[in-house]
Amino acid sequence: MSSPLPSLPRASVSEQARITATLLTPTLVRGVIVRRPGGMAAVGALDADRHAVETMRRLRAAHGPGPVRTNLFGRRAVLLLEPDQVRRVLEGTPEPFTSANAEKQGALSHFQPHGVLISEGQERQRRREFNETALDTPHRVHALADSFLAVIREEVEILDRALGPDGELTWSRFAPSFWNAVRRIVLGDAARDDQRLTDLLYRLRSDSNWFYLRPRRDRLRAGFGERLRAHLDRADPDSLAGAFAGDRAPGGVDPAGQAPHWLFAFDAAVIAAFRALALIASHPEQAEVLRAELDEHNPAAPEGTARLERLRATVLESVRLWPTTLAILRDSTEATEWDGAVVPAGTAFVILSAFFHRDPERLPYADLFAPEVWLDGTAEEDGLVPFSGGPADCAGRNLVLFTTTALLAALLERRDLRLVEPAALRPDRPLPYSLNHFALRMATRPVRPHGVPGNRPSPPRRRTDSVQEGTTTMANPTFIEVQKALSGVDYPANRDDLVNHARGRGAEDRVLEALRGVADRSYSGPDEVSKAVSETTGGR
Ligand code: HEM
Repeated sequence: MSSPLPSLPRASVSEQARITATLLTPTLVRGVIVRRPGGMAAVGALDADRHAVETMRRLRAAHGPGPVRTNLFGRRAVLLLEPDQVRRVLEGTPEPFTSANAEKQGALSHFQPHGVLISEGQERQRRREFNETALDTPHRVHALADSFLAVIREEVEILDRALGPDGELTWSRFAPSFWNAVRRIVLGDAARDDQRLTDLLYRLRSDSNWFYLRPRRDRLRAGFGERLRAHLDRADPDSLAGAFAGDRAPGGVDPAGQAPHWLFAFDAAVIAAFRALALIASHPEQAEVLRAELDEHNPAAPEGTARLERLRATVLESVRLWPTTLAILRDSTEATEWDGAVVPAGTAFVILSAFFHRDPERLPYADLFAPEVWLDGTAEEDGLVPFSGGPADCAGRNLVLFTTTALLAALLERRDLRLVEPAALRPDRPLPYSLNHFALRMATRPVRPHGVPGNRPSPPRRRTDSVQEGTTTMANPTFIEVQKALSGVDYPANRDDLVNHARGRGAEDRVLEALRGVADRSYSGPDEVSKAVSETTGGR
């Protein structure tokens, strides 16, 4: 008679209770998909992720480094304890470890039932391909980076003006400003003020926090879909939406099925960027190094932004220290073997990001702000996975890092920052495991007095001023229109070069008119031209 197959060590009743109290409950309290301010405050006050990491360390001490069997919302699950196990599961996606895990399907089907993350088989492959093309996944500089950068710098300029001489930067000031940029990047300029679209998505996403427990709200979803479709149909060529207008989508994938994920996922980018800013604002020495990097490269150009390695690493540190994806989940599609033990198909595999990023037994830098680990190969060696890994890793990683780096650069060029809240975030103390982004407060002041031009003044943008005044009619070309018309100019360029280039790109008459109005001299870059255009057309 053959002996039964060995199974993985199993969490005891008391360990299971601790897993529920320190891993599952805080995750539900703060919100799996939409972070709740009250939940974040509670989790932050209790430094809940510290307890989660502690639970994982205890499991390892009790059962050794092999995976441990547990229970996730009433079904069989395995907690991974070693980076090699994480690599195996992520590299083994989608077979035998599918990313279309049951809990994720329950959560995401509320607002992105066709999202790649919960797709399977051929459909997953086509949708992944579509995402990779639209998001320009392999490249640090997206094909539309010129436009994205201009949008970001413009929105930062507006934020800077709104802050005034000594304004305090809070979540309620920072997030709407970044969201204006996000809607323009994803859907085009005309979506900038469509706050309602983001609100509808927010309501659908809030339902996701309840998985299958809350019924799908079809009318709400239809309303969101209609609004989204209108933006996608306009297909602004300088936005992600424009990349696949009409029948240009590869493999017949409907962009309306994928764009909700982009909007949803930018939420994490906004949070990550604000926390990165808090790191900078609380670490003056590191801030100095970052400022030196800004002086060395030109953040007003996409290639310059891409060279801001340390600032990029600061965003990576933000998502290492405080992962926005709390757990990466996979379900096994077949029985898998782990050190001689067999785990049946249909088991959930859980990668608790905070544990792998903040394990003090493995990582000497666990509780420090250590951007260098992203620059010298350490992060890769140590198996840090804020953007997941393997064939279903984050398809927007490069785009996120570009946009957040650009945003931070533009802010640092304009503002000195000092963290006011929370006081616990400081270089001489271990960093907290949980950071409530809603409660961050930073004192700011202009790097130079208002009105005094810096080395790389961001060009003003008249259209946004008129949008703020409640009208969308404009006599003068927008900053984006000018940038678009001048994309690809060889600098230095004089006035005739500029006009001819813009005409060659099919620029509208008012753009040509504006360019004809600038002084006839040699221009060294697009910012200088935009500034000249703005001066001649009376822009502020
Ligand atoms: C700080 C910001 C972000 C972080 C930390 C992040 C992280 C992640 C992680 C961990 C996953 C894997 C999730 C899983 O396997 O369960 C993922 C998937 C994905 N992300 Fe992001 N993400 C961010 C922003 C974005 C943005 C802005 C976009 C698009 C504009 C994007 C596009 C995607 C896509 C398309 C997938 C699905 C990949 C697949 O299933 O093949 N992400 N992201």
